Amino acid sequence: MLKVLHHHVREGLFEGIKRANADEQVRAIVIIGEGKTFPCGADIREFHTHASVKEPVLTAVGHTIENSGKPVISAIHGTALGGGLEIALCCHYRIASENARIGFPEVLIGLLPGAEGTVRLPRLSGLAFAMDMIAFGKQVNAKDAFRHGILDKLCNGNILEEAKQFATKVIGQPLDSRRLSRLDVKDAANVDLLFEVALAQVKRKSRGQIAPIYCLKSVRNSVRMSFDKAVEEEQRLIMELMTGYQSTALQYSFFADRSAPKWRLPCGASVHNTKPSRIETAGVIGAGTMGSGIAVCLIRAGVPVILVEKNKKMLEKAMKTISGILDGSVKLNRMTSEQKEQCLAILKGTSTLDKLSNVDMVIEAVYENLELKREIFAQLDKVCKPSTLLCSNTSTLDIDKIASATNRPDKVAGTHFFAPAFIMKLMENVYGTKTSPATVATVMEFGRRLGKELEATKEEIKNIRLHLTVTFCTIDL
Ligand SMILES: CC(C)(COP(=O)(O)OP(=O)(O)OC[C@H]1O[C@@H](n2cnc3c(N)ncnc32)[C@H](O)[C@@H]1OP(=O)(O)O)[C@@H](O)C(=O)NCCC(=O)NCCSC(=O)C[C@@H](O)CCCCCCCCCCCCC(=O)O
Repeated sequence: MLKVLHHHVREGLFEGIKRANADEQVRAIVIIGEGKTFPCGADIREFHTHASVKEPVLTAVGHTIENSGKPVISAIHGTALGGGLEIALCCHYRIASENARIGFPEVLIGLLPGAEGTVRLPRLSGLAFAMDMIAFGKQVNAKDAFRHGILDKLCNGNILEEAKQFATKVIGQPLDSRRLSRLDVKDAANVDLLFEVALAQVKRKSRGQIAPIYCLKSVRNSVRMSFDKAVEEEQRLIMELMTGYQSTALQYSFFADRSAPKWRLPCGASVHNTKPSRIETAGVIGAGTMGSGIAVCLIRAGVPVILVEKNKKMLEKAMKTISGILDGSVKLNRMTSEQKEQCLAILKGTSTLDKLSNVDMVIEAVYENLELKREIFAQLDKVCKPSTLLCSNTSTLDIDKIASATNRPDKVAGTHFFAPAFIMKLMENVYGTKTSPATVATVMEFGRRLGKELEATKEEIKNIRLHLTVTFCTIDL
């Protein structure tokens, strides 16, 4: 685990600063991360637990640092992110290895830098840079950070040694001008203009997301309000975000993205010892909202699709809908007209299952009726080549019961997309008792190709289904 600011790390820092201040022998204090990095933020796993609010909270640690009567220098190597950077901003000086990076990624998990980061950074870097870093979650390298006044020195040798040398030079220097809470915000005169420009950008790039807007508001408050009032408002905003559904989803997604590539089944099969097959062509059964959306996901990823719908009128309508969805992507500059045509060229519609004889995978997306699905799977089993994977988009039905209608239960799995499938990145891969590891590996790999970020877990997933074992996940908000 990377260094995160768990409760015991906060406590250690808090006590350490107090001890150093009480010790007459100590004339300056250096904060440095042990091992590979400076802290990369608050512990996201700790949110919503008692530990996250247990004293000393991050702001209390920050105040102790800033109010220290002895100079405190943060010596940054690796990454100083989120709460880690907020701690650094409370220090009187910041030095960093040339290859270090700093940033406020909170917005990417639906939050804002809620330990006074939105109020301190603009006082150091200026508003424009702070808005850019905070509202877009941008990380910057040490050289850029130095150029924007966030760092006081770049180091290319041993960071601790350089920090100690730096400390000897600043001992005895007045500290008030180094306490960011006492300074004014730079380029404050342009606040309204900068806010409007950044807001327009945020609305375009992070459509529908609340956190980037709150980030901007909070940075704007750093100009419009006193330090203390802006901090109070920042607290209110982060709490609102913290208890909202967007941050819950994004934090779930953060961990899901990281655990998916490490999937492992109870039998010992895992991403490391199971080879996926390549899906070159696919069939989708059912041209309703789900089937059409799934077809869009596949053709956009360059996978030729045969869309099967026995109702010819519905099929015709679906083909038009799909073309319309792609037109929407062209309008939003997410694809060119040429790419749209390429997508449509690999989509074929048909009303009979026998056209699926040669595809590598079928995704069934008819309505939730076990008998109907079993009937379709029994037919597919006869029609499709032996290696074809037969997948169901079911959200509630038992994969084993569907698989038992075939003679290839090892090649049956659930691939549950969420509506609208071409927008939502959440995709669950449900395996039954007989699904083979190779099938799981192939479906996982396929999900990745579709741009679905993945999670692999053998835990039950609350709110989804108790027998879920492998989940591809992320929600595109
Ligand atoms: C740091 C990275 C760039 C490293 O990337 P790399 O690719 O090297 O490694 P991985 O990404 O694979 O990560 C390795 C490992 O570490 C885990 N991990 C990483 N970061 C965190 C983290 N911050 N917390 C927990 N775990 C983390 C990761 O999951 C991997 O674990 P695994 O088991 O899979 O090995 C990269 O990791 C990265 O970008 N990390 C994200 C950094 C980030 O987002 N930082 C910001 C965190 S949020 C923050 O700092 C908030 C602060 O601004 C303010 C806090 C105010 C306090 C608020 C109080 C809360 C009150 C809540 C009450 C709510 C009310 C209620 O009860 O409801």
